[in-house]
Amino acid sequence: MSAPQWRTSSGVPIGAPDSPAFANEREMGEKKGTSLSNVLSSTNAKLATLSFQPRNSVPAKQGEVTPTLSKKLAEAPVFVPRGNTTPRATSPTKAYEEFQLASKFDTYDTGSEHGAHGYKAPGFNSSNGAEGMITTVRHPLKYHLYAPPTPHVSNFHPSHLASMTFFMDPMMHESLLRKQDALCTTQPEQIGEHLPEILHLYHHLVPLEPGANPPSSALMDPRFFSKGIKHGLTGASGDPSRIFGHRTSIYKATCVLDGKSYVLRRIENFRPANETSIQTVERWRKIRHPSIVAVREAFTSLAFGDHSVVFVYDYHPLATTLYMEHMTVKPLQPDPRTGQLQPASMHVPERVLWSYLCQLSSLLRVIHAAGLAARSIEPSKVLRTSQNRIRLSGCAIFDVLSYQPNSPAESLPEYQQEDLVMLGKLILCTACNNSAAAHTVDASMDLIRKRYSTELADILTKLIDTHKLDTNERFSADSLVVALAPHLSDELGSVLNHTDLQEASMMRELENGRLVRLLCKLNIVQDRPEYEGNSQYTEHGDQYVLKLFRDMVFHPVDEHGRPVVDLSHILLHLNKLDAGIDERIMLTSRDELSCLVISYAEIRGIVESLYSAIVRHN
Ligand SMILES: Nc1ncnc2c1ncn2[C@@H]1O[C@H](COP(=O)(O)OP(=O)(O)OP(=O)(O)O)[C@@H](O)[C@H]1O
Repeated sequence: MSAPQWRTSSGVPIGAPDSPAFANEREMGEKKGTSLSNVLSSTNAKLATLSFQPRNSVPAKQGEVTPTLSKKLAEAPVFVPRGNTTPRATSPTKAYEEFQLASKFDTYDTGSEHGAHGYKAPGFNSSNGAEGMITTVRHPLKYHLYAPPTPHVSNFHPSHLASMTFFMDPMMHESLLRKQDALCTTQPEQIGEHLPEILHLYHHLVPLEPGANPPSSALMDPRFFSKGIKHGLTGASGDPSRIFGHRTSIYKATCVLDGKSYVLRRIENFRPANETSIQTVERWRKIRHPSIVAVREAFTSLAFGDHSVVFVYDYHPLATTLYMEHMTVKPLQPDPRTGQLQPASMHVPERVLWSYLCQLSSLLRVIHAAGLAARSIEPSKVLRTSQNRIRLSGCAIFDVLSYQPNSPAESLPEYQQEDLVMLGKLILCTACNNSAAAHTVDASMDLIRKRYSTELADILTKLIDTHKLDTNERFSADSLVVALAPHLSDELGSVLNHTDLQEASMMRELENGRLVRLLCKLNIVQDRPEYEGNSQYTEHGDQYVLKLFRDMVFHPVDEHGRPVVDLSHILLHLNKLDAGIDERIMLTSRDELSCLVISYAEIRGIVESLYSAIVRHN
């Protein structure tokens, strides 16, 4: 038998007969008006309504309550396709599996009591064979229809899972948006601050710390942007840096070569004694580690009207510092449950301290192995770029500032040992929430012993009091990493968990991308200006089908005609359309006088054919 031509009323083929969308029909035998497309091809008359037999001869059961069915719709005739009374051949096991799958995922299943629209059609009776056939056919969900969370990230609390089902975690979403905003922020009109328009390869300089004007709020972590606080900086604006001893300024800028944002740290009024000192930065450029703010380059400049040295680092939007996070009093925070403002807790959990120690000690291991010393392990120079994620900034500056062409080889081990002492002091200050805690080590250690484990206190004592120990007893970066092995293993576990979560988030966003493409197509083919006022297109044929589908998906109303906004309803139908499954749905006109039964596969065929027709003519 020759295959029938599948065309819509507008004459556009809606899908090759051998396309997957029609595979199911072929399995079922002859196509005797079983699909809307078949009906449409036979006549140009008003859509499917002419090709379907009304079945309102079967009265609704007395007293049957249909919660979302309006009176008008209850009176509307129900149409079922002719000849579609043979159940799909399927093995009992398969049917059971399908049922399991469908009942697990498909909350809007057409076989559910209320059908595709959430109401039960008159005459519907799941036990009355052919009559209930349209609404009782259950379709297996195809693997690409949904992307449920992968099992290893499914063990979260139900309240977490609910919000994670469709989209990226809202907190992560907000944080990423803020970071994007910070990346795009450029300099507003500033009074009294004259920055060069272009500095070496960088343009659009934006100060990251208050100068003549406060930095833009988009560049600050919102927790620290509050009236009356000095944004968590260690010194007053204009004072020499406490760490580097020179006045410094810090800017975000865009590179002309790659368009990316970088941080420029300018050492004001400083002229390197030796031109070759700048070249020491080359050795830092080679250090690649997740816990360092990568050093890109350094150059001298007269663009600010003085002799300045500028160091270029990677920009981490909305980075805070350990000083800001743990050593300054933060503004009142809203309680996530009650929304009431309350003081933020300053206590740093021990797990976080071990994490900081692990991150920085593994960085020191790499830096020391490269024959360098960090020398900038200070609360204001350790950036916190996301939850408990820290990176050391300000590297390479001391190598230029205190460059000595013939520096004795023994000064490097000293500096490296000093790095470990500074690391111990950093953790001590963080645990005590006080940047001056390192000046009163004994009192601070007493506090640590009260609040934290003996193991942590012992390691900190060994790091800070290193000069009291014999050389062979002292920690080196390598031996410190060995001593931290159990905590590094914990750290590895949480990093792997975090990676799994990120991957799950990415998968959800992948799903969103798929639906965005489908929505684009739907919007391209619907309500085209060329069809405006032409009822042949808008009230009949393909466009009419899409119009009804759109109403069903986006404009559902309750029994009182009030709009119902249900995102999962929209996502469910769009996913089914995208997958082009054979499941049928009933579409109803707004006046509720006509309805038609059509499969997602057929609607998808219509969208595809209309879309390719437009693209062809383009
Ligand atoms: N690489 C970076 N990416 C993003 N923001 C950064 C980066 N480096 C520094 N910052 C931001 O710039 C702010 C100012 O840094 P800076 O090192 O000048 O701090 P400070 O407290 O003023 O230190 P100092 O006493 O040395 O001047 C920091 O609070 C931090 O939020």
